[in-house]
Amino acid sequence: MENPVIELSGLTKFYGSLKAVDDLSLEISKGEIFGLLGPNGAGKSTTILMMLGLTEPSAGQAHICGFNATRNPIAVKRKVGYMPDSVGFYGNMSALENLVYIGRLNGIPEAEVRERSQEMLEDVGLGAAMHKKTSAFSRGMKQRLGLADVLIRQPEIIILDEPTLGIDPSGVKDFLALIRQLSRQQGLTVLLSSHHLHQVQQVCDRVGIFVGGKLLAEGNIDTLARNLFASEPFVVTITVNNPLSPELEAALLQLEAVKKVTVQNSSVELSCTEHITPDLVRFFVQKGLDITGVQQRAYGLDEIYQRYFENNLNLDTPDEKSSGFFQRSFFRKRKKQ
Ligand SMILES: Nc1ncnc2c1ncn2[C@@H]1O[C@H](COP(=O)(O)OP(=O)(O)OP(=O)(O)O)[C@@H](O)[C@H]1O
Repeated sequence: MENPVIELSGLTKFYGSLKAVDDLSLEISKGEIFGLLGPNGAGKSTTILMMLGLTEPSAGQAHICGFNATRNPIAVKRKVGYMPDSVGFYGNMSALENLVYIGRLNGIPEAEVRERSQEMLEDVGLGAAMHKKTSAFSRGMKQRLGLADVLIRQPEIIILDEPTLGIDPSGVKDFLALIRQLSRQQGLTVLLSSHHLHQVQQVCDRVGIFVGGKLLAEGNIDTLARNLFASEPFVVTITVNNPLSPELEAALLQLEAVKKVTVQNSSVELSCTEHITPDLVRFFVQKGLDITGVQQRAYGLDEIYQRYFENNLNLDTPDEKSSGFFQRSFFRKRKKQ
């Protein structure tokens, strides 16, 4: 990989007999937005703590900008800005006062600290609210201020642990767009931990699917989809007015590229080894069927997840900490289907 700024090799962490992180190797390059994606208890936070040098790995190493996180945590701290899932500020102080205070604590010269804080608040979209007390801030505004707090230290890497927790959908969209914009403008490397797959899909260049301490897969969405759905990468759904007879279904399966046919009411889903949508449409028309819709599917994270979980989910994994998209009951239900 070109210019990796995060290098994890064989990273492992035991809590007693529980292997929270299991032999994790991963490289993230400069300027990349990487999504560490997994259910509660997957080991995301433990991985982040090891990367920050806040907990020692049982085995393996984390190098951040070339520094070993365990042996040189101070150097790592200078390079990395970490935003936890919940950020606290002095409620009786304004956003600007809070940020100036943080800037001073981080050694920003007095002559610069106020101007830099103001600029940073503009950057994160809090320009109009900089004189407002933070006790009156919404959760989304606090997250933006949290981002300003991280950025004012001028890190090379930012690590965001569940950054959109508790923000409403439009706030989430704006916040993720802001992260992307800042990363692109400033060449910032971003590691974003989340269990909200749709959000991660929106903003990340690459994702790692992390379950039970193990990295099950990593890559961009297209690569993951191609690897997982290699045998039947093209799915076409054709909607017809007339019911499909068993004979026609059998005839479709005779076509060389068609591997699977699923009929549900008026829609016919065809999983194919090649892109043969025009041939399929011709076939339907020739058989006298009235087509009312044709849809080609691109695989998203939903399908990718589902596949990995169908194959890999260890239902005996301890820890049922909190609810969320990934709640295990959801997957149990899906597995039974
Ligand atoms: N200090 C600790 N002592 C013992 N076990 C721990 C400790 N911290 C985490 N664990 C366990 O390690 C596993 C991984 O936890 P971790 O918090 O890293 O997961 P996570 O993916 O960040 O989950 P979440 O999304 O819920 O924050 C879990 O089974 C958890 O219970």
